[in-house]
Amino acid sequence: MTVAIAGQVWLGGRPLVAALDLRLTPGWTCLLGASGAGKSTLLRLLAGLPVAARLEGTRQAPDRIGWMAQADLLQPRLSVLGNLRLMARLRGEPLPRPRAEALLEAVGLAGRGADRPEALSGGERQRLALARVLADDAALVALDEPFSALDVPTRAAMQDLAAACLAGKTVVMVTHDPTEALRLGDRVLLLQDALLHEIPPLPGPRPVPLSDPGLAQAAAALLARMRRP
Ligand SMILES: Nc1ncnc2c1ncn2[C@@H]1O[C@H](COP(=O)(O)OP(=O)(O)OP(=O)(O)O)[C@@H](O)[C@H]1O
Repeated sequence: MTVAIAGQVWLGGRPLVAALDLRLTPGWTCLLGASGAGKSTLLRLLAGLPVAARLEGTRQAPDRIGWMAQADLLQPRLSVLGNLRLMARLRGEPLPRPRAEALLEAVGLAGRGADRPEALSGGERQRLALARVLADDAALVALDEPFSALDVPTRAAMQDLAAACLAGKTVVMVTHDPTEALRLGDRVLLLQDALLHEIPPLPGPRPVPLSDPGLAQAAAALLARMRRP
């Protein structure tokens, strides 16, 4: 499976991303940048979703792409199980109940299948959104700040869970959080001045433990680079 995007991204007459030549491989690629830099636009272009900008170039990606964002898009009138099985049902390939229940168990929601989304906490809703991505079983998964609305301990737990559940897939995630990018990213990219800059990743397995002595230092250095005038 090839996932690649190359060329220039234009917003009106302004280049949002110039000299783009991105090829994704299995593992996590984390995309950082200032607000308005164009991260979500680039992710949506990769995922084949509508954007205000225009790609002058080429894109190669699979048809089926897992998508998870800050807004979990759960249907309030469906149960947890109903939400999990919705996409498969719409595709006409129903998700067998035992598989759906195994997915709920994998994300720590065993026994919650009959609940309504309103009965879930913010972290639990994102667990369900993650289970929905897993149900799609797409080789490419695009994540747009999926954990940014969560409190810090819940966010760290979701990072660990997502890393475990999405192992082996090609994952591309937009985030504002340098620590998150460095914990999860096999590759870390900073979109700045309309160019993608490669940030050296931390050594060792993913997710990098929060206790890793190099993590805070690398995150501080990355934040300073992101904030430079
Ligand atoms: N629907 C739209 N119509 C016009 N311009 C848009 C639209 N959506 C985004 N833009 C513009 O495109 C540029 C990039 O936006 P994008 O959302 O990709 O940035 P971002 O880096 O993801 O920002 P943030 O971190 O704040 O979400 C911005 O200048 C934004 O104003």
